[in-house]
Amino acid sequence: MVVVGITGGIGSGKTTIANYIKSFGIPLYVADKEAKALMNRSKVIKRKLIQLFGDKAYVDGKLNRPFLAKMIFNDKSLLNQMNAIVHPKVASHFKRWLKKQDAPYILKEAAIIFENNLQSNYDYIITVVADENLRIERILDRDDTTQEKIKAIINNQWTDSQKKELSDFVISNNDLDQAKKQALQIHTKLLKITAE
Ligand SMILES: CC(C)(COP(=O)(O)OP(=O)(O)OC[C@H]1O[C@@H](n2cnc3c(N)ncnc32)[C@H](O)[C@@H]1O)[C@@H](O)C(=O)NCCC(=O)NCCS
Ligand SMILES: Nc1ncnc2c1ncn2[C@@H]1O[C@H](COP(=O)(O)OP(=O)(O)OP(=O)(O)O)[C@@H](O)[C@H]1O
Repeated sequence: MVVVGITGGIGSGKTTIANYIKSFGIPLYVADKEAKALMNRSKVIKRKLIQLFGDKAYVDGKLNRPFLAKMIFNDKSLLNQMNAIVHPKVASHFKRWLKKQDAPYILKEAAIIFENNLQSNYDYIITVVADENLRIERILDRDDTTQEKIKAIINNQWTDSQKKELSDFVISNNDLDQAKKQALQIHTKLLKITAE
């Protein structure tokens, strides 16, 4: 099965574009969503996260997202330790999901691919880019957050130009209609490649 990764910085629009490609019948695995679900469901992950962050990691048995965000996005070592607990479980969950799919290719949305040197897990990588000021505006509109918090996250992610260099396809999403056109072209190309 051909695995296509779709990535991009916070607010670039990767979820929006991934859902657009999904609407053509392409199965979509959203790593961030599955990671959060596993962090709420898996007893092993819960125990390890409480070991790492203390009891505040969960409130009434649910992941304490604001607390964790504050901890990890200001401390790279904690971010890496959390990823080391969560990501192997997501990887095995993804493997099981992949076995059940039947399509020309599947799309996996992941916030971090290059940052953790995971490019070799993908056959092709699409990076969604957008101007930083637009990304910040979108997140301020979408979430109850601050410019400062968004910048802390951006500082933990690679820049668009670093990601572009290692990507097979780049979608520029300053304008949604233009981005959708590019996404459709890439989808058509991928169907061609996978049919060969
Ligand atoms: C730390 C958490 C609880 C904060 O939740 P919150 O709702 O405040 O933020 P949100 O999930 O919207 O993430 C904000 C931004 O950070 C990025 N991000 C999320 N997790 C990570 C991570 N582990 N490393 C780097 N960037 C990340 C997201 O893509 C997004 O761009 C949450 O991000 C989380 O559970 N992360 C772990 C899951 C994970 O590893 N996701 C990335 C897998 S690809
Ligand atoms: N071209 C666009 N023009 C205006 N708004 C957009 C555009 N693309 C996406 N958005 C909006 O911006 C917000 C962020 O988009 P989206 O959630 O797809 O980004 P993301 O890269 O997945 O973000 P995150 O990294 O936080 O998960 C959403 O509210 C979305 O509807």
